Amino acid sequence: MKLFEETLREIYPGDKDAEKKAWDRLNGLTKPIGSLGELEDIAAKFAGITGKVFNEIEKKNIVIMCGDNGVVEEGVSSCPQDLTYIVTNNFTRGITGVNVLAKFYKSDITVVDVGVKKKIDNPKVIDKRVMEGTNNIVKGPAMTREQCIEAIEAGIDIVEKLVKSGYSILGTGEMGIGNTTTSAAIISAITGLSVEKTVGKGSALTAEAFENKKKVIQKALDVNKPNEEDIIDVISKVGGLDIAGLCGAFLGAARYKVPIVIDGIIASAAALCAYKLNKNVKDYMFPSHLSAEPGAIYVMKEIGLTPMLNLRMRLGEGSGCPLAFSIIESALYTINNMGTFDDANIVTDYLIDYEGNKVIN
Ligand SMILES: O=C(O)c1ccc[n+]([C@@H]2O[C@H](COP(=O)([O-])O)[C@@H](O)[C@H]2O)c1
Ligand SMILES: Cc1cc2nc[nH]c2cc1C
Repeated sequence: MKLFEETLREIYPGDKDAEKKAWDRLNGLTKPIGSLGELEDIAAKFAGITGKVFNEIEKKNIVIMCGDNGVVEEGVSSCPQDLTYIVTNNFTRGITGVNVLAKFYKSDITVVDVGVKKKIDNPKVIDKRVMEGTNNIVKGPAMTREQCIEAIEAGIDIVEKLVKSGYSILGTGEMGIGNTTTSAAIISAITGLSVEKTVGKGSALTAEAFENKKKVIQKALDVNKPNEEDIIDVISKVGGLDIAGLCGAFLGAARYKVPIVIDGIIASAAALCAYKLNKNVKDYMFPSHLSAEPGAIYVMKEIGLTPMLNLRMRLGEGSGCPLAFSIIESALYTINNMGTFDDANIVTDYLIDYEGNKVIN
């Protein structure tokens, strides 16, 4: 509880002065104003996080929170529950989707057991087990408030250790059969949107099973009545340990001023929870791609973020993070290495931005 409360108190907005200096540099580079689009926004936002105009990424790490969800007994997933255990172990064998993308873009991964039902006996998986999978949310709360905070603190603790060992950007991923159900429940609970709008087919479902999934989520909301003003109430009643752990990772990244990338729908639901706990967290978040799950777009709107990519991806695991890292690194390399108008001997008294306003360099 102490770490959670202390972290919430120590999250500040990004450095607006450094961000402004980054925009001054971007506007002085040899190109039409704003012509590098989102790459410019990314470089400026990054400067706001570190407080420096010139940035390089030293080491990258994707934190993968793994946990089971009791609600799978309601038939909300086409996958068997023990896939959570199997895939969690497979992250340490280098054969999963996120492993291969992370290897290609030279990122490390951190695998965390925050509550996989069957105990994982693997030294490469960090043991932060809060419980043996959550309780079934149609029958009552997934976990207690204390268990929820324990999982959040696990996320904060892991981020603190990664920052201290020199990682300069983090990503978020997860593994947990049934977690597209808990994600939709959380998004509906917080935004007030109907389940019909936020629910998706997750790993894939038959038409019949999809109808059942909608009813299950609605029932979980009716039974638990989560209070949208109290995010710990929402996560502990209709969420999951993976979402709580990732929520902690977002809070930790903001506290330690490290950029953090949002992956798919589950990480998006966790990002929404962190944002509602402290709005400044937004200044440290970079959404990678727009998950194919329908709830994702509403989360992005609610936080006010624009994903870099739309590749119809819906794997989870943190698989979108390496792609985002490569775009962020491209943005930083550009602001660091392009020549200025002065370098290029170009007179700038005619420069206007896309809205038609004069820009003075
Ligand atoms: O992140 C996403 O956008 C995403 C969308 C669909 C499925 N997943 C992954 O698939 C699992 C959840 O699917 P389900 O159908 O069991 O809810 C879980 O392990 C996630 O990593 C992830
Ligand atoms: C193999 C497999 C890997 C996954 N990773 C995330 N969700 C998954 C679902 C399946 C089926």
